[in-house]
Amino acid sequence: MHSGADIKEFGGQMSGPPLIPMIHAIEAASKPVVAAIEGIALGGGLELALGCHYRIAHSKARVGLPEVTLGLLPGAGGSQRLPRLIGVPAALDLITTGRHVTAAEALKFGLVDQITDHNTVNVAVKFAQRVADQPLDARRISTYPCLCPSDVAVLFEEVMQRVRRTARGAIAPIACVQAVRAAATLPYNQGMERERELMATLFTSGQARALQYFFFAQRAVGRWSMPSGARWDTSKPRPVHKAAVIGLGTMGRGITVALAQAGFSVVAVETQEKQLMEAKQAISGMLERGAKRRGVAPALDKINYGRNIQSVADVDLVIEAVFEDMALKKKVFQQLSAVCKPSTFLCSNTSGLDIDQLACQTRNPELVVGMHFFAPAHVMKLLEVVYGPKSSPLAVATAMQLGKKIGKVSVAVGNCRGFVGNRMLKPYLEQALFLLEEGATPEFVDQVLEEFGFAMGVFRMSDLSGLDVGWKVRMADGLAMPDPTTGQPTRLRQGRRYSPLGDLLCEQGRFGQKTGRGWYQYDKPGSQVAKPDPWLHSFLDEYRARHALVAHRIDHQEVLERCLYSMINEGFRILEDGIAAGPEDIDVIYVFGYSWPRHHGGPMFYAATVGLNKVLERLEHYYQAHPDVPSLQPCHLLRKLVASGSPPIQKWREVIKKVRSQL
Ligand SMILES: CCC[C@H](O)CC(=O)SCCNC(=O)CCNC(=O)[C@H](O)C(C)(C)COP(=O)([O-])OP(=O)([O-])OC[C@H]1O[C@@H](n2cnc3c(N)ncnc32)[C@H](O)[C@@H]1OP(=O)([O-])[O-]
Repeated sequence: MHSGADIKEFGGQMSGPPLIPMIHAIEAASKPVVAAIEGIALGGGLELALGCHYRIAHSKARVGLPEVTLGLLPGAGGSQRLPRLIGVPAALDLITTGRHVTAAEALKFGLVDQITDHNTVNVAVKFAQRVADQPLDARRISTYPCLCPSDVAVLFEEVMQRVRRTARGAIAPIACVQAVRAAATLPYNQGMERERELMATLFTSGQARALQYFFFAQRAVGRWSMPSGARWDTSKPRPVHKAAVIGLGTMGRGITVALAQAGFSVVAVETQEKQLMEAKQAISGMLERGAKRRGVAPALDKINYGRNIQSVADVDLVIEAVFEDMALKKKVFQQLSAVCKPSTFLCSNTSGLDIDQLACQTRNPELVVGMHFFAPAHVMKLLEVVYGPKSSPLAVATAMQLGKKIGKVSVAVGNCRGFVGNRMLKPYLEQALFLLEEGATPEFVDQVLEEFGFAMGVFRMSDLSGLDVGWKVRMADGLAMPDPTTGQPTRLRQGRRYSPLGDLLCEQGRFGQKTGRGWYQYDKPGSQVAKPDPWLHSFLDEYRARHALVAHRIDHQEVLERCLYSMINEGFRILEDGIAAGPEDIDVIYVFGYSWPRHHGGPMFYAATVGLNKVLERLEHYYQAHPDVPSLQPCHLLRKLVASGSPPIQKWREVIKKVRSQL
């Protein structure tokens, strides 16, 4: 088993003998060297194997060159040998995606010479004895010509365009293509020199730092803790065999699919007959498509459908996914508490409502937690596990383990409005609206955010998820109402600036993609191609005129700083409040749930990269300009961190602890 270089060493001094001369020495050896690949050979591990004359892999082994996911390229000859061994197109695929491949796939590519179900080392030794007398000249990969389709230039041009589109500003995938192009067009020694130059640039880049931080952050969130002191290593989960999902709208369907695909028996309940029939059909379709992709049988028989909540009596865990309405959810929790066995965990998929209020409806509030999935729930990797003041460590541990079993990256967070993800989204969305009021267009704001690396800008994202969702919440909160004295939309709520722009669009029936109109226009309802809408531009002009707002030129920097720094400021408040245990939790939530570009590490890591003093100074500047926007007021923890000399992100927890102990 070889998982490549020690990623922790990348920031400092690398230990051990240099890899490249060692690989060259192995390749140049006059005796045959056979690599026996048990378990995994990734990164430098596979590069070492590529220096050998033969490769034997166990059938359960996995191999790959995942350096790109760490902001690097295979810098020990991998970018030069792999294309020579398996051809340029296959090598480009493996090196630019970093994906791990099974032994069977590796054999198909010609990456390994043989696979075995037996002891790999024994098989490799026998293999070596068999080939001991054979000449080695034809086994040294660095001497191979690079197999390439005839029109290399066209191939690389196409690949480069595709990679640039999907990289969203990440530099490593581009450098990977350049390194493979060197293999295809230059002699081996010159190709190695190019690999070295490209690696040198990547190695010291901020993106590599961010991606390597994120590698460990993803793993750190599994080691959760609660302010009570409960922790992952002292809290045992209870096994879950049978689960139930209540409410088969979009979220409930996705959750049912995720559970069934992971092998859980699921009772899926929907009280409306028509909805139930539609959901059954949709769920079966999703399962069939997923199974076809993975080449397995669809898990249709794992699900029992029903209209009656009584049918969940014997399940171990329920996930409620009814409409986002507190009164309705409370009723469901009362029913569940009466129907289920006393040990059943009762979870809610609410995206921001108070978990404690739901827990209070039940006999065993300690068994209630939030399980906040992200749409589409069978695809999106993120799960926020939300503990309320009464949730037991047992319930948190069980929900976290269930999340892991269904392939989610689960993050334990505290209970507050919007939890972590949606709470931080609020100031971000708010700033985007204020920017429109002050003169920006949705196209410009989105362009800046997409250039930063988000998959979608804030307005395209709102159009996709539906403007009516937030509108209903604001109506329930008494926000989306005109001034009762004038009947006009007001721009202040309880002394704070408020933008009614989203409400005004909803009043016009502009709910986004589904209605064919939102912040953009679409050819027809449901279409995904967003086009600038002249109606919206004149609507914004009229709105500004009505409210005596003078449009000014808003530049790239202002969009980025106001949207991102207000979100980051909320992140610091979340840390101060103890809602997230550390910055890694926030960053993992943002990368997996909100398409934050991974090569910027997550919002909190990004703040550290920009410099906390700069973030503080810019927030102070914007708050001075907009004193009626409290989300721009720098929070105490940010000030404290700056006053403590802006320690590296790994040290923030100590400062957070101090700040919290003083509260
Ligand atoms: C000149 C150089 C050229 C070369 O091209 C550069 C490279 O090789 S670049 C390298 C290319 N290689 C890669 O990118 C491989 C990255 N690694 C992986 O993909 C997965 O960890 C692996 C598949 C190996 C195991 O998955 P799994 O079974 O689900 O287990 P898990 O993931 O939970 O890990 C268990 C523990 O091991 C830790 N750890 C693991 N690997 C490394 C490492 N390389 N380093 C340090 N630590 C590492 C991990 O943090 C965790 O620690 P903790 O304290 O328990 O949280």
